[in-house]
Amino acid sequence: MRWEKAMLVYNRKAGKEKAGQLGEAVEALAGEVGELTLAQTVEPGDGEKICRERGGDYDLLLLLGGDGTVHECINGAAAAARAPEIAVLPGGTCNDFARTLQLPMQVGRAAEEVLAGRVLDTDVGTINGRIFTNFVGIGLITETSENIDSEQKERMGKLSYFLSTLRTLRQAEPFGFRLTHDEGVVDSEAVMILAANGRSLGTAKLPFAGDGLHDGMLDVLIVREAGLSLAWQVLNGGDLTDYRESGGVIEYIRTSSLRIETDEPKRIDSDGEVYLQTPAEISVLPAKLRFFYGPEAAGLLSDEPADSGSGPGLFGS
Ligand SMILES: Nc1ncnc2c1ncn2[C@@H]1O[C@H](COP(=O)(O)OP(=O)(O)OP(=O)(O)O)[C@@H](O)[C@H]1O
Repeated sequence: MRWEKAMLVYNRKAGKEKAGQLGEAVEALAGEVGELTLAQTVEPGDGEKICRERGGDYDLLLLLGGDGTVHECINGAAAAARAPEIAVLPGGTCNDFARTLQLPMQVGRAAEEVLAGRVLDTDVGTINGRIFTNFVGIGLITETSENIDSEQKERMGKLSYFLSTLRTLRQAEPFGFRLTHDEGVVDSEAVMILAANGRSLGTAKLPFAGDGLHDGMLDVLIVREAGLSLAWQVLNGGDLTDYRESGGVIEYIRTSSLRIETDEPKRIDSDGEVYLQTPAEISVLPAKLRFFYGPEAAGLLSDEPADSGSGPGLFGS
């Protein structure tokens, strides 16, 4: 028996209706878990409460849901006296953090990866005392998350994220900000600021080097113009090389912490959940929580130091 006690927290409302996910997860894990507790979230906030109050009682915590569920649950689990090992089972719509962990997108297969035991100390971010796994942002990204039409999301899944983005693009107003990072200060206007720990946004791969989860750093994009094709490319993980040279339309900063002040308080998007506002104090908590990874992450387990940004991504060289 690999784990004495495990708890599987699941959000039935996450993602599109996919019958059998819970059964797949239990089936895959039952043989290796002595006592498996199932805890269902009944309303927003439950995942955090369950994980805060009981997470420390388990060796293994399984989170079945999307990025919002993961966001809630890790905020609870990180506060537990002894944080358990955490497995994300992608039952949401975008599942961006599960993508960063390079997990298969089927719940049963992701659960099987837990048995492979690729568990690693992993960076998370902190913003105004809350934890995020994948990203925080202000401006366009917040409007994108808030404009998602839930019916459309239900029907179309990941595509809805981008359709929603296109709708908000036409309304993006620049805001004034001051951003203080490890090596300086930027005083300017932008339509979006994004600080990423993970590597996926709205299912698209972000154009940064490395896996982002073992470098103690955040990758920050300041986007100054909301040209349709430009923002599309940013959010779609496209090739930004041209824009890198384009007179500062997009500025890229790598930093371990940052402070963002804005002219007016701006709402903040944390892992797709919008409930904080600026000013924002943001930093990395290196190797804070232990997460399970997919097969592609095998290289990270070797004796070689983890990739700290020198990989093939656009901004790596
Ligand atoms: N029982 C519940 N009823 C309604 N909402 C819930 C319930 N449990 C959790 N929630 C809320 O559901 C929201 C959406 O969940 P989640 O983000 O996991 O799924 P998703 O939006 O489909 O996936 P993703 O964020 O990966 O696109 C979260 O904000 C969470 O607080």
